[in-house]
Amino acid sequence: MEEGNIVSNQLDLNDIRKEITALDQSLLTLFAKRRALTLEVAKSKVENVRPVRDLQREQELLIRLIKQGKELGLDAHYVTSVFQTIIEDSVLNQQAYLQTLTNPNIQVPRVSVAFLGDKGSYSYLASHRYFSRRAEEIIEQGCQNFADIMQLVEAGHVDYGMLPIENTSSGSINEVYDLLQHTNLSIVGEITQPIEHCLLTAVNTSLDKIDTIYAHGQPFTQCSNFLDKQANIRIEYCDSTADAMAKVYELQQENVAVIGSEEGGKLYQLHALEKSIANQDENHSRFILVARKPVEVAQQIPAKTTFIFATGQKPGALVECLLVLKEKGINMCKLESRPIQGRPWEEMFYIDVEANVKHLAMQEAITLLTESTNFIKVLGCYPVEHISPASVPSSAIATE
Ligand SMILES: O=C(O)C(=O)C[C@]1(C(=O)O)C=C[C@@H](O)C=C1
Repeated sequence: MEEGNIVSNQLDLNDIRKEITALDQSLLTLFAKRRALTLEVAKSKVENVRPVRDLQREQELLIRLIKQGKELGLDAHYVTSVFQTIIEDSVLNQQAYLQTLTNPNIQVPRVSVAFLGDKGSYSYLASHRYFSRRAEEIIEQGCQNFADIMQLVEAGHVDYGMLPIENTSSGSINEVYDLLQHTNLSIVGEITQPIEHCLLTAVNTSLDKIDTIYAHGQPFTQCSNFLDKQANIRIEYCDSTADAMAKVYELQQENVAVIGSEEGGKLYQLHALEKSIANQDENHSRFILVARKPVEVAQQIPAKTTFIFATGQKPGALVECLLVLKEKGINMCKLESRPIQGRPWEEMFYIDVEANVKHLAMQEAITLLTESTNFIKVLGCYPVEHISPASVPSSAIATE
């Protein structure tokens, strides 16, 4: 009797799952249809020279969907997060399309990319995410350090180099900034990758059995609070997260673990023993993509320009430069300084601004800055990849 019940329940479950599978398939078809329509929108925006982003349209769309969702019993946060993801994809896809129109030479099906570490490193994941909309095939070139990545691109052995430049928890990556001072490569893109550190193991085990943790220096810094709480743990530094994962996979021991992403760990058959172990819940790394030739950014896309300059030791020299940006109405989104090798106490300043280098205000600013600095160089102008979702008024979210 009981067995019969189990069989009939399982049949029900199978039937329900079949229905879910069919629904998921329909959803995918609809997502693809929506994506195709947004490309049509992008084409019309090229003709009418309108910006890709229309925050008012996004807000109206979200408010309407939240209302309709509530009528169907779907909560506002769920609807908002699903459609914000859909809109983000739509914007990034339109941007990628406009970039290929503006730079016909970069539209190639195969690209080669150098990045830190091997399969599974955060740089590997960032490279794959970046090119998922832009290329059909990626030829991967894992490297042991940032200098090797630059050299491979400079020498023409690979098309691109993916480099982490800053992290929301551990700050700027000085080594990359220093390499940018001495290269002729251009920054042609950026991508922000969520960093979701987990403690990964190769075999089933428990936290109290772990006595050795393998990881790259950056994840260690970013997970210091979690690590401080673990008594008697030996830390083994590795050149990259991927190296650390490969090591733990090779060992197949219950006393060793590695800090890395769950997604990357899957490539080494590792599973998460502890999730979200970073000091900050919101942990993101921004990566830059470098290439031998600069790109042009389509007018319809928000652009960022990165440049470096040195002022010498004149009092107020930096303020003078920043006032130029203010005067031209250019928003600075990052300012970093690094020592100049061989010139003690002199600094190289790195600035990111929200502006297209082709625009008149930016050209005028560069002319003025050239007059008031000892050295200035534009490192690149590239599309802003971080899509902040349109805000939804709390009244739309609130449940009556
Ligand atoms: O309607 C547009 O203008 C679109 O580009 C489409 C879309 C969307 O995916 O819904 C995407 C970006 C805009 O910010 C607004 C809406």
